[in-house]
Amino acid sequence: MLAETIAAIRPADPVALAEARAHQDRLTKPRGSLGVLEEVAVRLAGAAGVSPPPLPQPAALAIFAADHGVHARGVSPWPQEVTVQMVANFLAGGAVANAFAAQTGASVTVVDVGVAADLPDATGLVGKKVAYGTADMTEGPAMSADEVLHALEAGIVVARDLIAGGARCLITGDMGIANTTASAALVAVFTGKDPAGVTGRGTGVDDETYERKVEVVREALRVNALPGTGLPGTGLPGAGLPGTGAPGEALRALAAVGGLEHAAIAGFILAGAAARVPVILDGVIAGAAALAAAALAPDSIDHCVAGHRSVEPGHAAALDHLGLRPLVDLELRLGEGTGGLLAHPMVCAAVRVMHEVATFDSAGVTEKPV
Ligand SMILES: O=C(O)c1ccc[n+]([C@@H]2O[C@H](COP(=O)([O-])O)[C@@H](O)[C@H]2O)c1
Ligand SMILES: Cc1cc2nc[nH]c2cc1C
Repeated sequence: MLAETIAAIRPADPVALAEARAHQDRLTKPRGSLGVLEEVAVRLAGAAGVSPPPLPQPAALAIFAADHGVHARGVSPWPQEVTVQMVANFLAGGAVANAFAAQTGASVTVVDVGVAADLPDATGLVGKKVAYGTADMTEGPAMSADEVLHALEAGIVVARDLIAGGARCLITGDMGIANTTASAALVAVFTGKDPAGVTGRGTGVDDETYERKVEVVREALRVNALPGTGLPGTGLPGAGLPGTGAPGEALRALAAVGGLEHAAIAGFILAGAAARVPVILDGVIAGAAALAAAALAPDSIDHCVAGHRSVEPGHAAALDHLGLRPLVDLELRLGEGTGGLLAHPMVCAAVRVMHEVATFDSAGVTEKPV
């Protein structure tokens, strides 16, 4: 399923990109006056392969929940049970993600891809549990080859189902206590940056815990023989995993220091891209997952929009590496998809301009003399 999804991904269509740019310049506004929003609309045209692109609505948020063995190393101030408790909160409609989703009219799908507890029978939960959390990445790979593939496929299936149900925009969401540590490790591996520059305070750790967190990330890279010199191109063998060269290395890195939700989000991104449905990325967890998706299928990023920039330093590093510009920068550090949800109305507005704004010709407005 992963290979088939990757094979279906096409890069941005150059004709649609050119048509969208030309169309922007005919609309009744000074050229370039919508700034980054013009780029967003053009990007979506390239991704869809048609100009103007379809309106990116209805939107569907998927929150992938999972736990992390590295939590045992004291990298988060919160107990692991908060993951399962927040899953219940999402299902009850009580989280910030639910409020923001209601604001932009997005559906909310909650997916258990690896929570370290059995969830009470709750209506609406999508059960795709691959494992009861990952193993501690400072003792060896966080996931087996099978686990990482199953988690990727879980994300693919969720995206396909949402699209089959009518979604025309996907928004990534995550929940997993300690997942900013795994995110930092992934960002370090894929960007080649030093762990100290890409590790943040997550839910809010004190100085002492922060120092430990950086050391834990270093240890995980060392134990898993991931030198952090950037991927693809580290020359690491993708032992036991399908694919040779860069994709095999990416899968090995994802299995070694990623989380089940990172893998699922990577699959979700790939499946959105394969179906030419735009994906709005949330914070550092999505950024880390997008680095893995990019290593597996570089063209998948043409179908992504960076919803926001989180406070986590690894997020900016990931976005820089991917060449993505975040739309919202409000010092958020919540996750759940909240930053992606806030950006959704902006992405819709950018595309709506292409459909509804009059041209200089049609409105009889005089163009600026050349
Ligand atoms: O999205 C972000 O950039 C982000 C930044 C900091 C924290 N989080 C959320 O907080 C949790 C992880 O934080 P921590 O400190 O336990 O690693 C997890 O549930 C994430 O959704 C998310
Ligand atoms: C309360 C709480 C809510 C969250 N939502 C996403 N990550 C979270 C972490 C905590 C601790």
